[in-house]
Amino acid sequence: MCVVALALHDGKGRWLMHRRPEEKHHGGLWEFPGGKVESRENPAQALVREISEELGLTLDPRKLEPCRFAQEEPGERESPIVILLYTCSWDGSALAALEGGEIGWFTPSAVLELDMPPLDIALAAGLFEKASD
Ligand SMILES: Nc1nc2c([nH]c(=O)n2[C@@H]2O[C@H](COP(=O)(O)OP(=O)(O)OP(=O)(O)O)[C@@H](O)[C@H]2O)c(=O)[nH]1
Repeated sequence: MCVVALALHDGKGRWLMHRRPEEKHHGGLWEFPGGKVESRENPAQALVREISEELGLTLDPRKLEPCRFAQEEPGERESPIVILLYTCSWDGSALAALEGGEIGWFTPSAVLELDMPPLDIALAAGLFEKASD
C-alpha cells in the first residue's frame, strides 16, 4: 500500500510534525502528515488532498519535491506500506490539526528525539542528512 507524507519546512530551520490521535494505528506517535493514496490518484494529488484534509493547507503540487521513500519488510503486516516523502516550503498560511492529534514545528535534532513509527525514523534521518548537505 502506498502512503504519501510531507516534510514541510518554515524556511527558518523548523519542520512540521503531526502527532497521531491516540485511537489510530501508531496512535500518539509523531509522523510526517499525509495518508494513503487512493485509486485514481497519483501520489502528488493524494498528498495535496491529505494535507488539505489534515491541516487545512492548500499545496501547489508543482512545489512538491520528491525526497525519499521507505518501505516495510514483507510480513510486517498484511499489506506492507511504502511511504513516499516529499518536501515543500511553507507559505505562512494558517494550519491546524483538523483530524485530531496535534501539530508542532521542530528543529531537526528535536524531530529525531520524537517518538516516531519505524519508517519515520529512517525517513527523518535521511532527510536531515540530505538537508544539511
Ligand atoms: N500519514 C502517515 N502515515 C504513516 C507515517 N508513517 C507510518 O508508518 N504511517 C502509517 O501509514 C498508514 C497510513 O496512514 P493514515 O492513517 O494517515 O492514512 P489515511 O488517513 O489515508 O487513512 P485512514 O483514513 O484509514 O485513517 C498508517 O498505518 C500509519 O501508521 C507517516 O509519516 N505519515
